Amino acid sequence: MALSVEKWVGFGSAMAGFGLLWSRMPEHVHDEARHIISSLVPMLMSCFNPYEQISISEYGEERFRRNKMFDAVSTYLRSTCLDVASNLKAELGDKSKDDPLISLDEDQEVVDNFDGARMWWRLCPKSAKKKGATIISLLPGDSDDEHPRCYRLVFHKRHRKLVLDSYLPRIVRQWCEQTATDRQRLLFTNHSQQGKSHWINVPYNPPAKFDMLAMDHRKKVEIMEDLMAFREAKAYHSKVGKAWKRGYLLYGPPGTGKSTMIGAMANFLGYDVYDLDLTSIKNNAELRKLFLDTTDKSIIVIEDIDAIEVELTTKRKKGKEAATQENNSDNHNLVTIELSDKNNDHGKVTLSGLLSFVEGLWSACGSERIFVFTTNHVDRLDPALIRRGRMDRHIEMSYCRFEAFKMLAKSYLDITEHSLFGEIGQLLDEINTTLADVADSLMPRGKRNGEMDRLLDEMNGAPAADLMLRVKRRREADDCLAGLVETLKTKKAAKMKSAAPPMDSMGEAKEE
Ligand SMILES: Nc1ncnc2c1ncn2[C@@H]1O[C@H](COP(=O)(O)OP(=O)(O)OP(=O)(O)O)[C@@H](O)[C@H]1O
Repeated sequence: MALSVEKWVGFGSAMAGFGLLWSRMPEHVHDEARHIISSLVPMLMSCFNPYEQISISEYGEERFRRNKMFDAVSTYLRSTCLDVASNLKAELGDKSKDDPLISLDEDQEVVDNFDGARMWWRLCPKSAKKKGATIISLLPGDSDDEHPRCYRLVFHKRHRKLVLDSYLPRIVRQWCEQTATDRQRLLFTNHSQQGKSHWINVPYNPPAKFDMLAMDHRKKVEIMEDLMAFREAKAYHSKVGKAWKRGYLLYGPPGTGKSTMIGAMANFLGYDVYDLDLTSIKNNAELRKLFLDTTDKSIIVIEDIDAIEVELTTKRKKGKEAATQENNSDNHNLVTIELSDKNNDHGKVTLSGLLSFVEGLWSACGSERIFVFTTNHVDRLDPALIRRGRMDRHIEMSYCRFEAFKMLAKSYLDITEHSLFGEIGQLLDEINTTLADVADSLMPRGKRNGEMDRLLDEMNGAPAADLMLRVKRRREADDCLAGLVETLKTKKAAKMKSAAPPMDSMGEAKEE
């Protein structure tokens, strides 16, 4: 079948040459006949050649620029057609620790079936463009005397619409999804240099995942569903005319997992994270520039939002005082302050400057962005900041209770039950302890395990080593949990002491 396709393509080309010949016939041939024949040739050609072909070159029109469609096809064929190919080649990927990258070798033809249509693919090697002096090239794709490699797709012409409307777009879509998953995520932070702010980035691989996040299970599932719905909601946002963005407010005491949650969100969505440090930004204009420099599919984090709140509150207070002196109405005063904030590009960053990106005119620049604001003091925030529409979800990160503790015990110590669990559960109900503190207590410190470690090394995988390892883990769990109980009891005693009424010199409780 492969040969016959090639023959058809060759035959079509011969017919095209023939047509060209006829069109250049000498003048003495009757004009009318020439006209009829030359119009017949293309018709005949298309009757005889029922196949069409598309070439996808490795480099685009612009020299040096790689054609991403070529990469998309390579990825697609690698995932669908390798099993049926006999000529393959292996390379080492960019990350040399990866397995070898297997792909089709040049001139290997493969057949793909799509929606009942057969597609013939072949990777055509570089081919000479013209003969003459050899041009030495140092850059890939930089050669005037060669056509770059290309994929050639041959299909029956009745499938043309299917190929253009469904088959090729699907290949591109799959490639985009794949590259989004494989891509190294980045953590950006703003940096000020010679009075100008810009983003700098580092590779970002947060260890946190939702399944290891210790929090109420129902709440966790709700957040994951919300994120998933957001990611899929492009069409919805354009239908209702809303900017494709979402605001989250994470609040709770220090060490309750707000940063951990942001890492889990980034992992879950595969987004980059922009950690915005407001203290190093001079004014709203600079803030605007930084926002415009963020990319789509990103999480923009503004930590400790209460700090900027304090600034605004002070401004408002001053404004109110001035207004009282001038006997102005409160409402009028507030409007004036809002406006002056909005227009204040020369002074400091203002809350209204910030909000214009979350909700105002500028929020429409860019899409698929999640804003995460965090605070340890939700009660200090201006209700205007956290009203719905600005912050779509408010998530409370609370102290560690028994359910969250069990999750931590599972991930840190790999245990689901222990004789101390009951006591720990009771103590956690009575005392507010952060997850960070509990997590810290559950880190094995290997107090009693020195000798066991040595023995395990010596056993070097012998059958009894397995048993020894389990004993070692059990001991670690015992130590950690006993340590946690001790810490919680100390905290409880301190709490009771501070709550008890002061004593007089006789040890009796003093009357207030
Ligand atoms: N929900 C959680 N699940 C698992 N581990 C947690 C959780 N919360 C906190 N931890 C542990 O506590 C450490 C500190 O938590 P994290 O930095 O996320 O708290 P935070 O609320 O952001 O604190 P801060 O307000 O001080 O920035 C984490 O590195 C992690 O080990």
